[in-house]
Amino acid sequence: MDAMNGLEVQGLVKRYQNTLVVDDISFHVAEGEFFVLLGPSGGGKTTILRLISGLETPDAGHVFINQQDVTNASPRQRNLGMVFQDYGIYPNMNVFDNIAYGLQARKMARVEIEKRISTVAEKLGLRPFLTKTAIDLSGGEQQRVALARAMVKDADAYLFDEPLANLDPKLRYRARRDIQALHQQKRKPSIYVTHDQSEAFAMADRIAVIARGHLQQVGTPDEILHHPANLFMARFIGTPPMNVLEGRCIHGDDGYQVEVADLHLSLDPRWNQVVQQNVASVMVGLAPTAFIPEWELVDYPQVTVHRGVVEDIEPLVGENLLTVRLVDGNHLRMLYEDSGAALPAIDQVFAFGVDEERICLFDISTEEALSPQSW
Ligand SMILES: Nc1ncnc2c1ncn2[C@@H]1O[C@H](COP(=O)(O)OP(=O)(O)OP(=O)(O)O)[C@@H](O)[C@H]1O
Repeated sequence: MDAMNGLEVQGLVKRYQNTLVVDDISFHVAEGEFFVLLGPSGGGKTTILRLISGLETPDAGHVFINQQDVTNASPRQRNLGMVFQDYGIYPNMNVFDNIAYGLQARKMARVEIEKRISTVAEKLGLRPFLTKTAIDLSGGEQQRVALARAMVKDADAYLFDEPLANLDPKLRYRARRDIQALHQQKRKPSIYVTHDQSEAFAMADRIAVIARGHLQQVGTPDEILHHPANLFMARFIGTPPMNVLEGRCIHGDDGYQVEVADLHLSLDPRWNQVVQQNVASVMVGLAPTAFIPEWELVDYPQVTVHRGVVEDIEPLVGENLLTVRLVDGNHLRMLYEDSGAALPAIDQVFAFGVDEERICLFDISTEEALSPQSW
């Protein structure tokens, strides 16, 4: 297959001993695109970055940078800017020399090195630290040194492996802005590894979710959140993630419905073909934000009213998370903005509506999402 400009991986496979850690991963990151690898710990994200950077060699597959096959090139030959979690800083060197290291290795003229470091030190607030020994810096300062080192290079692509993991929340916010500024300035492909969904959603142009060595889904944050490709995605994305319950498709008076416990949810006619082709049982995904609370039902006279019993109420920042028990013992978690309306009491019967436009259906055996017809 032809490779495209930017950064591309095709069919990457990596085994450690007999364990398959990266299983046939392919994606393309365009020039200027900020691409996030998101997934649970141990899923293979770091290994993918190490294969791209040349720190590991794949058992199969290829890495292309601007259409060049660099699969067997050394890390230095790949001309990448890298910021990793442990920063890779030389503890006994001063900050200036740490930043200059890669440039000196490339035999850049001293005046040019000084000019670049002066600019980047100004931008990242590192000027007062340039002559300090790296080991004497705080974690946040060391992180900025690592970022500065990536910034002074004219790399063909930038790789970030959980660079904010060791920072406190306030520093993390600032470092996130610094990384975005670096990306905006360079307009190269950037790949950013994190297991933090809020970080991924705040930063990404597109997100690739990696779990158990597999690429589960690639898409914009919106696609990932609203159109999960499979049950793994439905159960993984969002805080809290979607409610996933088994349902039964039946044909009612007004077209198809899906029954979940005692809820009868009407399916838009766009689902007809899919439902006709599939067996009666499906898995149903309902986002915690897809419910209309009791206190708003008066505004939606058309909406069917369902009932459950409130089992738990968890106040969050500006929101409340209600856990509602259905007759069959299953639960729905519902997220409501804190509107000032009086919340129900525990054990009270709670009336709610469902935004039926937002129903997701999944094949019970393949666990893949079923797609309604788009017309
Ligand atoms: N050098 C190695 N030798 C053996 N197994 C390894 C090696 N490096 C990684 N692994 C294993 O490969 C799997 C994937 O690890 P990897 O670090 O790529 O995951 P990750 O998604 O980046 O996780 P985290 O977010 O925790 O860093 C893990 O099970 C890990 O234990």
